[in-house]
Amino acid sequence: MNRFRPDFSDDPAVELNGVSLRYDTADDVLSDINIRLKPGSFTFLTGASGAGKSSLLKLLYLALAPTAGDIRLFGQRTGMLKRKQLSAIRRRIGVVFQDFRLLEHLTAFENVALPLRVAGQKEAAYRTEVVDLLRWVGLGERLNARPPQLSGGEQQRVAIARALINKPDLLIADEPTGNVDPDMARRIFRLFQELNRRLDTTIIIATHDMHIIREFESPVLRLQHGILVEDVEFQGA
Ligand SMILES: Nc1ncnc2c1ncn2[C@@H]1O[C@H](COP(=O)(O)OP(=O)(O)OP(=O)(O)O)[C@@H](O)[C@H]1O
Repeated sequence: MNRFRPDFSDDPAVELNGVSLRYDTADDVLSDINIRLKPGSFTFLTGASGAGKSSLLKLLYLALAPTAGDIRLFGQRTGMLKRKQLSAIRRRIGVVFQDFRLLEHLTAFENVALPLRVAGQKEAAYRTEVVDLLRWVGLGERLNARPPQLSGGEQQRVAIARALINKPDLLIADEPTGNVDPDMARRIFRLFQELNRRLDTTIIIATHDMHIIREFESPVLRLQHGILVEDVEFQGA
């Protein structure tokens, strides 16, 4: 018997339907959020401090589960998945944080290689890939430096390389340029843009930086007290 096989190629990479989130407090921190991000899209997420940006991103990288509504990643409804399937989805997601979260006793090379080492790969198999990625972020000369010897912008670029080593389909960045100067911020956003254009990686970045948002002309989601509001001023193509 021929089984019907639906074509999922047009599934959004990220889809949130009626998603709400409440911590152990009385009120919703996120309320009835509806989002669809196409594969290969580049989206900014903005809003005042406390509006719920980090909480929304945590839902997307599966660090939290919604109190109501459903989240689909790559066409799969995450609330229905078993632990193994969730791990497989997590491997398709790269995350970059404002505070880098590098291991201080490891070199730049070792930090980037860590996800592969943990997955049981041998250095001979991944060495070239890790070096190429560190070169791409402009750190080809700093492979053996440890985080305390690197500037904030250099540490963030190591963190970006680490988030990309598994070739994620979705890259989530939470205020990735909050701890670097404006020139470095622009450089980092250009790396994200190049990644999006060259590899079609779906990217969502939370940022307060309106200069960057204006300059990059990508669609903007804006949160206000946990509610998504239209952002006519910054809506790009
Ligand atoms: N673990 C938690 N337990 C209870 N409340 C929380 C928790 N994490 C965040 N909150 C609350 O949820 C709301 C949204 O916080 P969130 O960190 O998502 O906002 P944000 O927009 O990312 O803010 P910022 O720009 O300052 O990082 C805030 O009122 C915050 O105090």
